Amino acid sequence: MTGLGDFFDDLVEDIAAVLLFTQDNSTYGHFAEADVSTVVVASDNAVDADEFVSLPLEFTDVEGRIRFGLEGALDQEFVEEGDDVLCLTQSFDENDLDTIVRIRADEFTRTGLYDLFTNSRPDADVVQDVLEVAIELGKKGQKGKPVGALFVVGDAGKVMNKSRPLSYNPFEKSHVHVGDPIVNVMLKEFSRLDGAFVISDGGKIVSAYRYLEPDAEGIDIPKGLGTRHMAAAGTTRDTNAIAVVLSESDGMVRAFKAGEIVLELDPEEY
Ligand SMILES: Nc1ncnc2c1ncn2[C@@H]1O[C@H](COP(=O)(O)OP(=O)(O)OP(=O)(O)O)[C@@H](O)[C@H]1O
Ligand SMILES: [Mn+2]
Repeated sequence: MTGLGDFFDDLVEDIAAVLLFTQDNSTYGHFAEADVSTVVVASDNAVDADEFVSLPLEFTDVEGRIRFGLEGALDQEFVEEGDDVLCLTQSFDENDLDTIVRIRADEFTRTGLYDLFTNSRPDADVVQDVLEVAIELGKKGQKGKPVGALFVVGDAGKVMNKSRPLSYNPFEKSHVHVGDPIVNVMLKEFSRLDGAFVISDGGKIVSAYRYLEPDAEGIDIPKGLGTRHMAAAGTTRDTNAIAVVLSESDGMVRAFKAGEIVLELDPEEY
């Protein structure tokens, strides 16, 4: 015995739920039998849990992952604002539940990240595909040089109305979708040139080379971000689109919704 029993008893005392960041069946089995509600947070609901939060990205930072899981659990009303929750997740080895965090559900200010995927106009998997393209582009750049890119996703008709072409549209008569294997190559190629990609709710690439013309009035984004980020913020405020921006200058990927930055990640960490 370690004599640490009381300490660990306190850690689990009065928790309202366990957030389990794994799809491992035998681990889930233990928790399903215990007298506490268990929310599975994972990319798939392989264990067929009643309470499940779909994790659309591999969050490399534990805090971001927990935050996402909590926002999802709150949104689906598996937990309530004042609840204490125990999170079991991985820090050092992606296959090992090596980390226990006890946290109050409202301890974080909501980032809107969960909302970006689940309550947005475009399909969640489309948002996910676009983020992946941006991350990949950010990692590799174009022929070793950093590139920037701007993807506007969803509400494409309105976005097209609030923008104009900078050049011929290579996607004019095509039917390509983000997530198609060939698309990564095409998007990389076209991202060398100016303007934004416009993508439909369902993931069809509607246009490249669009110059966005939102109303710049009242847009409040961090200093140091330039016109590409301004255009992303403005367009997502004026339409129901979301936007994903890869910055050429600082290499970060940022997602915008309703005029605000809701996600900021470093492609090098993915
Ligand atoms: N309104 C717009 N619509 C579409 N694309 C735009 C718009 N404004 C800027 N861009 C694109 O962004 C590119 C970079 O512009 P700028 O440097 O001002 O943006 P930024 O926010 O600083 O982005 P980065 O961090 O990548 O430099 C431009 O060359 C252009 O291709
Ligand atoms: Mn710039």
